[in-house]
Amino acid sequence: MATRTSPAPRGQHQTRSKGASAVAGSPRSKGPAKPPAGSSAKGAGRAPAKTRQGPVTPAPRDEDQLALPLRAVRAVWMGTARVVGSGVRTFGHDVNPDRELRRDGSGFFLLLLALAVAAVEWWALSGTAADVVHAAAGGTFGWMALLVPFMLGLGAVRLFRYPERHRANNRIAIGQLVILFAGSGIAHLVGGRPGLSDGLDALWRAGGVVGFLVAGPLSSILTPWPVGVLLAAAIFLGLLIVTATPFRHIPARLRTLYEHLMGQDPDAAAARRDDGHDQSYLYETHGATAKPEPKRRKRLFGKDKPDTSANDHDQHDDGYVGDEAFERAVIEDEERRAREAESAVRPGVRRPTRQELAAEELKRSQGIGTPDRAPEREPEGATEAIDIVPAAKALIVPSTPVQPQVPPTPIPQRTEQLQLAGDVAYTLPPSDYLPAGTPPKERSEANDAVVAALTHTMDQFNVDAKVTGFSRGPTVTRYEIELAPGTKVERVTALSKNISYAVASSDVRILSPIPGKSAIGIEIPNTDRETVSLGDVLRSGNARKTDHPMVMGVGKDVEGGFVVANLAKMPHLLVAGATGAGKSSFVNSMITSILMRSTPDEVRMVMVDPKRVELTAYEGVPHLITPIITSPKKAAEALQWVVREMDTRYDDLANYGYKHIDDFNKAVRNGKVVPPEGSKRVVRPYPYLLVIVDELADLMMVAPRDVEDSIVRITQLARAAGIHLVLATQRPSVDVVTGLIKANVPSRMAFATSSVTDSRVVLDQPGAEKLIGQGDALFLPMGASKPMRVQGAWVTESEIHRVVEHVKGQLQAIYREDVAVDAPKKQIDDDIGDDLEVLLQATELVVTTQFGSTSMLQRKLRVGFAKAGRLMDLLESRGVVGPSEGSKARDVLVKPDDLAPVLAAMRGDEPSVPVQPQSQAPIDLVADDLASRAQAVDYYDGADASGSDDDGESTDAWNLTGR
Ligand SMILES: Nc1ncnc2c1ncn2[C@@H]1O[C@H](COP(=O)(O)OP(=O)(O)OP(=O)(O)O)[C@@H](O)[C@H]1O
Repeated sequence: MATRTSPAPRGQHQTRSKGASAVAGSPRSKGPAKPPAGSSAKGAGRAPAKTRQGPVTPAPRDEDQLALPLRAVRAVWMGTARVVGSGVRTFGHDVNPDRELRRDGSGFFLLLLALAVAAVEWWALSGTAADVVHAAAGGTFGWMALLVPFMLGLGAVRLFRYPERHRANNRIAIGQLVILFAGSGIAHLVGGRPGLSDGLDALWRAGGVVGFLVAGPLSSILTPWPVGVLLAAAIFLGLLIVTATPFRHIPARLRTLYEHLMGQDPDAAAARRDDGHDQSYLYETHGATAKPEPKRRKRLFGKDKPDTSANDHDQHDDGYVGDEAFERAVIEDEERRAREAESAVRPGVRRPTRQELAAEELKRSQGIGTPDRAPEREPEGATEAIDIVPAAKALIVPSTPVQPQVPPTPIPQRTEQLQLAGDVAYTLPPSDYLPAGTPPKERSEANDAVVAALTHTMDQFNVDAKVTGFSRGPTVTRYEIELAPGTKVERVTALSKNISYAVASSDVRILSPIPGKSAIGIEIPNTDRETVSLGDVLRSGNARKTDHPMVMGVGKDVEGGFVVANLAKMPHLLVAGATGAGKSSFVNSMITSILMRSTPDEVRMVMVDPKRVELTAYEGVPHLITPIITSPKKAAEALQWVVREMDTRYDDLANYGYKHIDDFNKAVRNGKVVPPEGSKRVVRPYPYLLVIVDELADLMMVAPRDVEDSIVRITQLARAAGIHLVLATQRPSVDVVTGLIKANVPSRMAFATSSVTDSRVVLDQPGAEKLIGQGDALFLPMGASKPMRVQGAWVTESEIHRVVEHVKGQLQAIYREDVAVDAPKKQIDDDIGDDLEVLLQATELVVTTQFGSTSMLQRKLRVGFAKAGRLMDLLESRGVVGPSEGSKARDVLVKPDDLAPVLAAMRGDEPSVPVQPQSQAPIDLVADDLASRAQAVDYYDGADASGSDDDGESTDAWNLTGR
């Protein structure tokens, strides 16, 4: 059978800085000795057997310095105590506490004391020594001294059997003292209330000195009866403390006791109770790891739902039912899931059934105490299962204290006097539309179990390293491992599979080192994940620091810190991850953040949603400049419109001499931007333009070249123009996220990917394939060298619905019609069909040679007679050659200098009929260009300007109408 080695010694020195002195002198039965004084602090804390830094001289132990007789006495005492202790441990259920934790010496002392008091008080032993004992016990407690041997005996048994259960032992001791004191008080009342002047004998026959002190003052204020009742109540309280029985569980306890006394099968009885009654009392005293079950409340249609506040905000009074965070396809019994989650971190340790717990509880109530379950036979192998060791629990502390949840103080309401809408007062949605989430946990039992598992795994493989702390985030906890001098980092990283095995999770991620720390980080998913509410993120200090309209709530990092990001600084973002990983939820959080923080004249949006369902909730918000685009073809055109819009903005920046749209807007507000003399244009600040594409792959399938061209152009230049792109895709392959797109989209948000290749495409490094989905992400903002792990903020559909209703209730969206239709279309004439390429070659051939012969086309282009004849007809219809003149070659009507526009016309780049003489094209183009740019600029002009503007039509299109 594999022996369980305790990680306690390691745990004891894991936080030397905090508790070294408390454990430094503790006797250790294993290992040779401590390293010599003067060895490094780190080395001093290692388990000596594992240290490979040359021989160490054993340091003298405290007991070694005692005189020989004392050492002999001590040895005899401890030897006897161990023998007695072993005997006591074999009674009932065999228990085997760790040797380092045993307190046999103290237990033996209590046992001898109990025997001495019993000998005097029960068996009336006489003699000088007996008189001393009687004076001490009887004098103190009166005839309640008869109980003292019981109590001391119980204390001794617990010290022998369960020395590590400090809390339970202390509780029982306190309960016993309450009983003893109150009992002495009653004995004092019953014994005639003697005073000190009545002598010790009288006190002995009543409640002793303690009884006198407890009941004396009370009975001088009250009559004896009420005092008696009070003291009886105190005794009852003491009993509850000893048996760890909360008031509400008294009936159940009494029933259990009754069933036991009646000889009923406790397991069957427990099973009966299991059918319908609250079982939480079973967990109450079952070690520190067990928790009472969450209370359940009955819901309509007989469904139970855990009463957690996390779910409360999913359903609002508005009756709009939203979806839930961490939804699972598998509907499981909540309780079973919780049990499994707990046992998941203790592989190999079977969780007790309810019946076993009930039986154990019963035995505990008998005063035997809780027997440790006999350890399951564990497989002899490299990685064993282990139990949580209290020492490890107590000493490893979270290295980053959890950020206190921001109290839901509302963000001061911002009211805007919209310039675009005349005198409409626009208010941002109140912050309580996004309710607070569940309070974050700093540590949980699951964390302690993982610490013990990590410690044990490193022990097993003789890796001289220790867990020095951990930071608990909402999804994962990062455990920090420090190495002893001379230990290679690779020794820990090579253990990744064993660590996965020990903590029963395949999603273990190792960071070596943790950025900014000389420590290795091991990120292990929490079995008890927490949802990060967008409301909490937007109310956090980081979000309040700035009122920039493009700031969005990203989520929480591994240390539990809120992460907010400014989309304008990114300046473009690629969001990628496998299906169901949380991209759409992230995009929803992003859009909701913008709606919560910015007015339509600060931020405008173009939303592309080829999946048709993800963004429909936002249809009609006044921040949109075009209806949500669902057709990939139109989306490609919209991107081209964005390019034109960008050019327009650049023209304004260039004309007025500003480098960034923010500077330009500031100047406009300060009245420093004056339109040229004679222009009726009213210059307005440009809003930021946020273009969100929810599935890039769909666009890339329809028009890869055009989409890539537009994206590259926008991403290269749009930063200064206040235009920002967010591209989401579930197919982060190189044909969707091309090298060119990647090079120009500097910020990345990678949700769980299905392969390491995908992770490399998104982040240029592995890591995303280890994420655990449902909002778990690696965020790599522009300029960062290492990605930051975050749990994305979560916003429910119901919350989105409220925010959108608020926004739409104030302003109507007025869409621009040219966004998705105005792009120049390449029109290839029907009669050319698939022959465009060969027709272009034929034109080039005929015009450059100035020889319009069908047989030449046959020869040079290697086509048949019929095809060459068709090509010649096409050339004639486009005015390149004249009509047929029998067997003679045709006249060529286009000079070689005019070839380019003719080819362009055939390609559909220019209007084909009539063919513009090359020299006139630029003039017309310039005129068109200016007209279209003026339109785009005036789009932002106010309603008041519409009547007087040259381009009244376009101004109206941009107008926002208040409701
Ligand atoms: N930040 C989050 N917090 C909690 N749960 C989340 C979070 N993000 C996603 N989830 C859970 O994961 C589910 C799937 O998320 P989501 O729809 O955003 O994935 P997706 O990557 O957009 O998938 P697809 O590409 O198929 O649309 C959600 O319904 C929700 O239950």
